[in-house]
Amino acid sequence: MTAGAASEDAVPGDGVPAGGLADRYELRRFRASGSESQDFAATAEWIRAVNYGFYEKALADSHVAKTAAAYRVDDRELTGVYETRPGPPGAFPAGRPVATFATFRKTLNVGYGRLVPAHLVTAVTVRTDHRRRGLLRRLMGEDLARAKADGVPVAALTASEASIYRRFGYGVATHERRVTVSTGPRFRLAVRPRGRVMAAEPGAMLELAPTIFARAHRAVPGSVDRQEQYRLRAAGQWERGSGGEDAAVRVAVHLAEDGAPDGYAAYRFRGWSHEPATMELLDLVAATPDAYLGLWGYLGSLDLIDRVVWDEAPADDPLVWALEDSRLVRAETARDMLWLRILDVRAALEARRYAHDGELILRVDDALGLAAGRYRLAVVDGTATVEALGAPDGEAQVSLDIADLSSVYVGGVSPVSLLQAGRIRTGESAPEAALVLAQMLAVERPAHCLTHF
Ligand SMILES: CC(=O)SCCNC(=O)CCNC(=O)[C@H](O)C(C)(C)COP(=O)(O)OP(=O)(O)OC[C@H]1O[C@@H](n2cnc3c(N)ncnc32)[C@H](O)[C@@H]1OP(=O)(O)O
Repeated sequence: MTAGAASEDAVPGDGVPAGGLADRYELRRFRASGSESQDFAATAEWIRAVNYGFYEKALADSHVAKTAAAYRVDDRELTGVYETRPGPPGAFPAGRPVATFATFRKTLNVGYGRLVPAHLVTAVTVRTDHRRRGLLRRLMGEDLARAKADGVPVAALTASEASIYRRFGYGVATHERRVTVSTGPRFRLAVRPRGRVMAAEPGAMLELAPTIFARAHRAVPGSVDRQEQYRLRAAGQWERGSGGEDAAVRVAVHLAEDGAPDGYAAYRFRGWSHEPATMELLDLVAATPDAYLGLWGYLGSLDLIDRVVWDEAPADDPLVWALEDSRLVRAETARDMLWLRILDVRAALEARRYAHDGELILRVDDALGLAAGRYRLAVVDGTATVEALGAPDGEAQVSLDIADLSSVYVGGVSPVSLLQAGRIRTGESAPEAALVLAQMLAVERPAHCLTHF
């Protein structure tokens, strides 16, 4: 669809104040276009609105064009909310949306190498002078209903604030943490990873990064496939602030014993004026434990460097266990990273493989009504059959909100923790049901998502 085409649905006006959303705003959906397209102006204005919504410096035209080109590769659907009446002098142009919302489709690893389609939500902004009028609620409600109608089992996002998305049924499924790793002579691994590390030309990452990521994506539960910007960043072609070249980027590639690349690290030096001497890890993707530890062994032994910092380290990090001195890793408290929102309980649960057989009746509440109900989850030989039992009243062994079912879905959050937090309730006849669910949902390695979107 293009801007201004048949998708110009007025936002429905039920439940809004008199003279509210329907009169004041118009909603348009369109596919991102590159600068070569005659529809580019709508995409460019939309990108500028996102930039404004996140309080960033206004973008140069070249940055807008590059962002649009990357969005085009991702095939993003952009939704904009526009004022229906022209503003007074000094207002932004009528073509600049007051609210933005983008989606694209990728896959999510739900454990044991299984990939399911996921509806990714991103770039959600409402302009400062249009906030708290219900625009996000309207955009999210419509979007989730459309994704469900399309048959996508799960939606996902990464959040700017942890207080916004639970009300829409999203739950935290993976965590990450910022680590500072002291390097130099004290940095010694207790194990010897197989394979070797090669310093590589950053430009090679345009091809290598997606290939290596595809392998890692299949290996790690909770992983979400990546958007175009990642390979450009690893190749030094997308500096975060400017969107331009990043001449500071360096790259190391891990080669397995057979010579196949199975991991990479992209990093940059903070400069000699910065003490202690710091290497900033931009990205570390590893398809195997040997690649992960091999790359850390390389980073930990860089001469003249005192420490490596990484914002996106796994919450359960093998490096800590592999070091002779685990205190070399100083970590901040884990932050929420991937948020999931199951849209279709049966499709989502049947897509998974299970670590233990068993049978449970689940009662799922859902304020948006998309996935509410009672369900029988029966697992035989690791394969689930899910039967919908109707409305969410009546007996259940586990009762939980759709946000909590989404949290435990890829095995990165334990139902036992949510039971202790009072989020999950178990039936009187089955007090151990949260533990049974935890055993069923266990995955082959700690869940982690390395893709911010
Ligand atoms: C996936 C992503 O892109 S994450 C990025 C989110 N965007 C940002 O952080 C940019 C800055 N913030 C904004 O642009 C806006 O404030 C938004 C998008 C967060 C909210 O948009 P609004 O149109 O103001 O939200 P809306 O009025 O529809 O509120 C919906 C509900 O969320 C609540 N809410 C909205 N913003 C927040 C917040 N920052 N913290 C907690 N609750 C919030 C509202 O109180 C309301 O609650 P209720 O309906 O349950 O009573």
